[in-house]
Amino acid sequence: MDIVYIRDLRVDACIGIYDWERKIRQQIKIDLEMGWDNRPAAETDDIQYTLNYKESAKLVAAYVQKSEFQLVETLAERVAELLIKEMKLPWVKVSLGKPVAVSGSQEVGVIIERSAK
Ligand SMILES: Nc1nc2c(c(=O)[nH]1)N=C([C@H](O)[C@@H](O)CO)CN2
Repeated sequence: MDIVYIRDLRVDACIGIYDWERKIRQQIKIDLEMGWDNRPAAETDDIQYTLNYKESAKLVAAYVQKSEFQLVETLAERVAELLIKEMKLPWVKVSLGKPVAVSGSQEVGVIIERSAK
């Protein structure tokens, strides 16, 4: 399987378990690896056969921006479900982190891989 990727997509969202986190918006950093067969696009040089990374990024950013989950686990799971359903992906790897959540660290978060059922 080939991969179409998006790295370092930054979106502000309401996320966290603490009271103070419910009152602010924090930056979320998202890396995506999305399974796709790139050969039809390469053979035809036609955007219609691609997994369009611009459309995928817009879809994820719009969703994350409106989300209000407590855990990064929940948000990552929902992003994976959204991409599998809307972009018809066979497989996706979602890395989702909070860059400023834990002092002394560069970033904390989760990495999940999910397949279409
Ligand atoms: N595995 C997780 N651990 C923690 C989470 C989380 O979403 N998943 N969240 C927090 C707090 O919201 C934290 O980010 C505030 O600094 C703590 N641990």
